[in-house]
Amino acid sequence: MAVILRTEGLNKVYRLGSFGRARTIQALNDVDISVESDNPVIIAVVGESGSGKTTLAKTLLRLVEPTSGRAIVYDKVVAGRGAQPGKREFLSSIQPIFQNPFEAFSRYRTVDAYLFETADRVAGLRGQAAEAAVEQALASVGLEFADVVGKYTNQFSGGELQRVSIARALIPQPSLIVADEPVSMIDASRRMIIINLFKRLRDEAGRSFLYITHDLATAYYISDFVAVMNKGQVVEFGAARDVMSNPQHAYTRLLLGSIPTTRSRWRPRKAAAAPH
Ligand SMILES: Nc1ncnc2c1ncn2[C@@H]1O[C@H](COP(=O)(O)OP(=O)(O)OP(=O)(O)O)[C@@H](O)[C@H]1O
Repeated sequence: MAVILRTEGLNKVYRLGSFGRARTIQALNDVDISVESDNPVIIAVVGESGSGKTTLAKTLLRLVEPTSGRAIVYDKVVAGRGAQPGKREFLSSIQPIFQNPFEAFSRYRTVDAYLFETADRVAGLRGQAAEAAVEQALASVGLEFADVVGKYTNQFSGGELQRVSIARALIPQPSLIVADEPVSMIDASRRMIIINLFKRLRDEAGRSFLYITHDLATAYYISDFVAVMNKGQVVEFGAARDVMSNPQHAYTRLLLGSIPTTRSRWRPRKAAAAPH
């Protein structure tokens, strides 16, 4: 079985202000999660604003250096002490998808330029091999090469552009895709297209996802595992079904209790208890 994701005592302390007025924020506080599986998985990280979700994502993506601890993805230490892979190997195994696809691409460059750049710099593909990889990645998100090539960001809807950014992430054939709030900027009617795409990419292309979200309903719908974060700590972690149907922690019950009543399917069996 592969260690798909493991964090060991992961801490991140941000230091703010200067001498005399310095203060610290513990964005990650001894985060320990572990997922071992033979099959690709979707791991959701849920929690309120400021709970540390993005810091966890950035640490895995090497955009933030952990203060202590380490992270392992597909049996390789990717962050913290002993991090192994070089930049290219790292980027071909872990790829990001960000919240706002319009910020992921410059409006002055055609988006296909980014796709070919990733094919070249990360996957080492040029010429026909690059074109084939780009075409295949676009096809796997339901887009035609001819409909994308030569276009600028303002010629796409948010949902389409997010699919282009997913295609870009797929080109190096990564094992793990870290998706930070990937649907929160997308029209509500289009969100399920992206969510269902993640499921299909897990099942048919063998990609694992770390899906960061405020939205417990979609987290429950697509994920195999759920980590609930509060104030930098993982307060609950386990199989999605167990966490959602039998939450152990008061904070998880509070989060579940805040789902609108029309989503009664996702409510815990017992009435949500307020934390003490
Ligand atoms: N670069 C930074 N410098 C200082 N503090 C930071 C920095 N980035 C994040 N923080 C702080 O770390 C804490 C965790 O932030 P983080 O962005 O990881 O939370 P989050 O759960 O992703 O929130 P949101 O859902 O609003 O994106 C917050 O208190 C935040 O203000």
